[in-house]
Amino acid sequence: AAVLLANSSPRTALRRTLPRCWIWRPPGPRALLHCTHRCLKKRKEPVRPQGAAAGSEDPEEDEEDEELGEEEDEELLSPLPPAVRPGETQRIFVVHPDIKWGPKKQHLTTAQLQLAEAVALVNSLPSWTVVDTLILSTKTPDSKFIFGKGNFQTLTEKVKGLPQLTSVFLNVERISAVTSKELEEAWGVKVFDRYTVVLHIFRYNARTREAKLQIALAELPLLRSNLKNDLANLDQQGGGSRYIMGSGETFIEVQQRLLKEKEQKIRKALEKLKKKRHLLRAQRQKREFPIISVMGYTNCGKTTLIKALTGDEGMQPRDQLFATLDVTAHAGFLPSRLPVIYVDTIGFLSQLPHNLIKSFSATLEDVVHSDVIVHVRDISHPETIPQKESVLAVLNNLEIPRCLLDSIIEVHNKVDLIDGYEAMESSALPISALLGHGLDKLKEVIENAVLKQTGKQIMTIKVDLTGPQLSWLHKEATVQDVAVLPEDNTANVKVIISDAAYGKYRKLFRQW
Ligand SMILES: Nc1nc2c(ncn2[C@@H]2O[C@H](COP(=O)(O)OP(=O)(O)OP(=O)(O)O)[C@@H](O)[C@H]2O)c(=O)[nH]1
Ligand SMILES: [Mg+2]
Repeated sequence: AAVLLANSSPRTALRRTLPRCWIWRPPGPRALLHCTHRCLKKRKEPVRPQGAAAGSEDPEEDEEDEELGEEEDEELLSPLPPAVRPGETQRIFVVHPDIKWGPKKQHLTTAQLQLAEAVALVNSLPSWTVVDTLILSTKTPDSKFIFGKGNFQTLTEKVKGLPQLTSVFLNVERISAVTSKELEEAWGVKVFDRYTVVLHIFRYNARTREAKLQIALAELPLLRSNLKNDLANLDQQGGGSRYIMGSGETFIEVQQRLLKEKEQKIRKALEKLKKKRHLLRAQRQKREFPIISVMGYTNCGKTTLIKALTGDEGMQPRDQLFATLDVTAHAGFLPSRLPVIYVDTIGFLSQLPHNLIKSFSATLEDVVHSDVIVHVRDISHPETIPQKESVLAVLNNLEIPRCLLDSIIEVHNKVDLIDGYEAMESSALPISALLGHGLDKLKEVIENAVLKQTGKQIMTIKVDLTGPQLSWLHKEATVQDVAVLPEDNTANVKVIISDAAYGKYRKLFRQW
């Protein structure tokens, strides 16, 4: 049992006891203890080797208002939970429960296609391989073991018969911590659901601080349910509800409080980043660069398309689910030389757990403020129709203004993969982002939409070259062409100008 220290503040007492907790703790989320240790350590204090004396500083001094620096990031983003360690090889058996009826039955797709997506998710991670797959029907997806008795027996035999298996991926949105523990005990291997697999991919692909913080936030429910599981374990051993002397809190209460504190810190850090993003957006809007958000199901070709439209060589499209996790902006020009910003966004996935969507909707917030949305579809994908449905469902939940939703430009990408492609929907634009087909037409359509949405127009204005008009137009509008008429020192200037700027121009230079 933990050695408890009297006469010290609760946090100090806990910190001193923690190294011993490593020894007696039952198997479970050890990482949570890691979290405890880190959260309790004083911010500027070096990480203490296990078992070393903790010193006498009072960690209560931790100020809430301190700036979140690199060290704090390290604390918030500490590798939790170690469902699998980064780079650890996983040999996975992918099992798709085919739900026969009820609200969870999928109508727009088939079990084979859903299994194929689950396999693609696993293959997105370099050190994960699929050793076998199985579709198994169930009438009771909400029951303890997900399957009926007979099918569960069949599955268990199959799992036991697969050599060197490290884990089973049950292709359901979420398995409760209790069920997952029982399944792990029955099969002797790790059990993943969509939530954990997608989280792992996110972790693997996250590059920026914001993406990493969002993932840390999305992991908290997982930690909470593990904690519940732990509580059950500890109570069995009579330990969970025992008070840690001097603290007035039980071990579990301390863990819950620490998770809450962690959540608050992450939210605060994200809020700061959000403010920064708002500032950037305000700057972009001040300069009147129209913003075009490129959205769509994961792997449909969003990054490839923006790369083709902007010539931004730094962009890296990959044949992987969730290759892009951050919202990034890229400058490009429309046919009339109007400069615009293309925003690359995180891809969507059907049955993506709500927590994940919620934490990522912050990054999708920018979409609400864009001038035009381009919805890219992988038209060669067998599930292209259900994919469209799930993208539209998420978009509808993002509180996007109606006029923006109504003006979505739908693009059918990867037409090069379809022999004799024939347009399925007349309003959609067929393209191949990879081969550059159909992009001129797309740019034209985007331009028209941008002009309409931003209240701009293309017009030719006759200006006096001896006056300040031309330089004013250069500053306040986009000048496309200047045809000088030397005989009377004037020029015909072709401009893209907003209604407001044109009104100002007329007022200033009395042009009617
Ligand atoms: N054949 C073909 N392949 C394409 C086309 N567009 C994209 N791809 C391929 O599709 C894969 C995914 O492309 P990305 O641009 O990374 O897709 P994404 O939508 O950004 O994906 P996420 O960021 O993961 O959501 C890459 O292997 C691309 O080369 C296309 O027009 N034709
Ligand atoms: Mg991408």
